[in-house]
Formats: sequence, C-alpha cells, structure tokens
Amino acid sequence: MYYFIVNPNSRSGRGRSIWNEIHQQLMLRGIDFQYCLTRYSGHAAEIASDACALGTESEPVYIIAVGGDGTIHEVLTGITDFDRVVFGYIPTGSGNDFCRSMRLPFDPMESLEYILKAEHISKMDVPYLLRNNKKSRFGISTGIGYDAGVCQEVLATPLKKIFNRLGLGKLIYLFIALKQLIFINPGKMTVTLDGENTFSYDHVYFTAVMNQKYEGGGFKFCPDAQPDDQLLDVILVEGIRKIKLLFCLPTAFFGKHVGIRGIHILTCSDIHVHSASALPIHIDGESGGIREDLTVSIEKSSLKIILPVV
Ligand SMILES: Nc1ncnc2c1ncn2[C@@H]1O[C@H](COP(=O)(O)OP(=O)(O)OP(=O)(O)O)[C@@H](O)[C@H]1O
Repeated sequence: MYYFIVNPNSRSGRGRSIWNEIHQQLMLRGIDFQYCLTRYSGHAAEIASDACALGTESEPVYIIAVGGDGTIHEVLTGITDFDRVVFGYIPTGSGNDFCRSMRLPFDPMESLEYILKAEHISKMDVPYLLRNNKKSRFGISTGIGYDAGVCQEVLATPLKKIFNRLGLGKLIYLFIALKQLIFINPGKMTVTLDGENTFSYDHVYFTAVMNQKYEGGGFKFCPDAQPDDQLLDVILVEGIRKIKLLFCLPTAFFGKHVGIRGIHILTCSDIHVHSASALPIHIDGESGGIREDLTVSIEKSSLKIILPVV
C-alpha cells in the first residue's frame, strides 16, 4: 500500500496544486493509497512514524514523501523501522538537491510513474545528526557555518516566494550566498573523524557533512559522495581569502573546486565538529538552530528506496 506524506506548503504553496494532480491520477487508476497533508513543522515525521505501523517485513508500506528536501528530512526522521518501509520521493520543492544527486526526475508526474511501477528498489544510507540525544536523520546533508547561514536566510526571506513564482527557486541560494560572503567572519573549528583523527583550523567558513553530491540548490560540494557506501563525505572550507572564495564558489556547481588549497574533502563513518563560537546549522536545508557542535553518524541498516529504471 502507498502512503503519501504531502507538504502542501512546499515551493511556496505550489505543492498543493501538484498534489491535487497526483491525487486525481491515483483515483483514476484505482491505486490503493492513503495520504496525509502536513499542517505544521515536524508533522511529516509524526505521520511517517504512524504510517510505519501499516507495513510488515513481508509487505512493507510504500511511504512516498511529496515535498521539498526538508520534507525528506522529516519523513526519514519519523520512520521507526526500516524493514517495514520502502521509501519514495516526489519533488515539489525548490532546491531539488536530492533529485539532482540521486538522478531522479524533477517532474512530479514523471516521478509518480516510476513510483507506481516500483520496478527498481535500491538501498540508501541514512545519516543522522545527534541533537540533545535525539536523532535527526537526513537524506542529503547537514552543515555548520556559512552554508547553514545561507539556508537559514533563504528560509526566512520573502524573496524565496518571488523567486519561486518566477521559476528561479535555485537562484535564491546563489544570491544570498554572495550577499552573506561579504559579512561572514570565518572562525576556529575542530573536526574529529571516526573518533580518532582530529584537525583544527583557524579560519573556517563552513563544514558540510554529505550523504549526496549536491547541496544548496546545485553546489556539487562532494563529487564522489555515494548514498550507499556507509560513508559520510565532508567538505571543509578554510583559510581562503573572500575574493578567492567568490571565484571558487561557481566552480563548485560543476565539482571543479576539489584540489583548491583550503578546500578539504574528507570521508568518515562518523564526525564531530566543534566550533569556537555558536554558528547556524542546517539539516537538508532546514534550520537546525545555532550551535557550537555537530555530531553525525550513519544508521547501521539502510533504507529501501524506489528509483527509476536506468
Ligand atoms: N502545512 C505547512 N505549513 C507551513 N509549513 C509547513 C507545512 N508543512 C510542512 N511545513 C514546513 O515546510 C518545510 C519543508 O519544506 P520543503 O523542504 O518540503 O519545501 P521547500 O522549502 O519548498 O523545498 P526545498 O527545501 O527543496 O527548497 C519544513 O520546515 C516543514 O516543517
């Protein structure tokens, strides 16, 4: 059975009309499904948790997240048992980094087609951020510093609505990234990989921990990241002059920033980042508050996910 968890507010409200089209198709085709529209922040996680009870190991429930990247984070966080669930995703957001990295169609109706066929089921790692002893899972990435500051401002700005209306949702990230670069003061961060290798840097802009290649609306920060290798890929940017960073940033759209002095790409199974001052944190593009520490690991079991046939 399919269970659709829909964020009607995604892409500044466009999610609702896309869902209406999907709903109509499901009815027309006589598909066995249930659905729930999210009403508030965190609701998708609660719905996912309840939906898990509908599945068993032999007959898993197909939980389909319909929303943006932030809805993926909430749905993954709510899943209580990976053995009872097959996950699917229909994009109705603006950032689309999950689709970009997993090579999924951006078109919601095209996504519906391969999801209803469910011919190719693969496995995906599910990393999590530990906050107050609670796990917040993510599909794409989490980060501390500049990248998270950009996410937090994108979420807050009324410009996002305008850019989304013009179909330019991705550009808002670039616009705010350039603006914040002028004011940011890079600070001291210490990074510990797998509990043993510790590195300290004095002028860090940000550290992003990635399950996928892309974040921030198309920055290919970790070009070698694989979502099924039980590893986290990390990008840490430090000690670069702002003017140089300004020129490096566009190269990251194509993954050509790798090898530039001051840009470190690391891999690990778990990571702890400590910042000398409290900084913004994001998790799949949603705000994770302002904190000094970021601790990330990967769930031992992987999640089954429906992918298009290639
Ligand atoms: N009914 C609702 N009203 C307001 N906010 C909601 C509602 N349902 C979910 N949310 C919030 O929407 C956010 C997630 O948005 P989502 O990522 O799905 O769309 P988006 O921001 O348009 O896409 P993207 O992240 O790809 O840019 C979360 O903060 C979630 O708590």
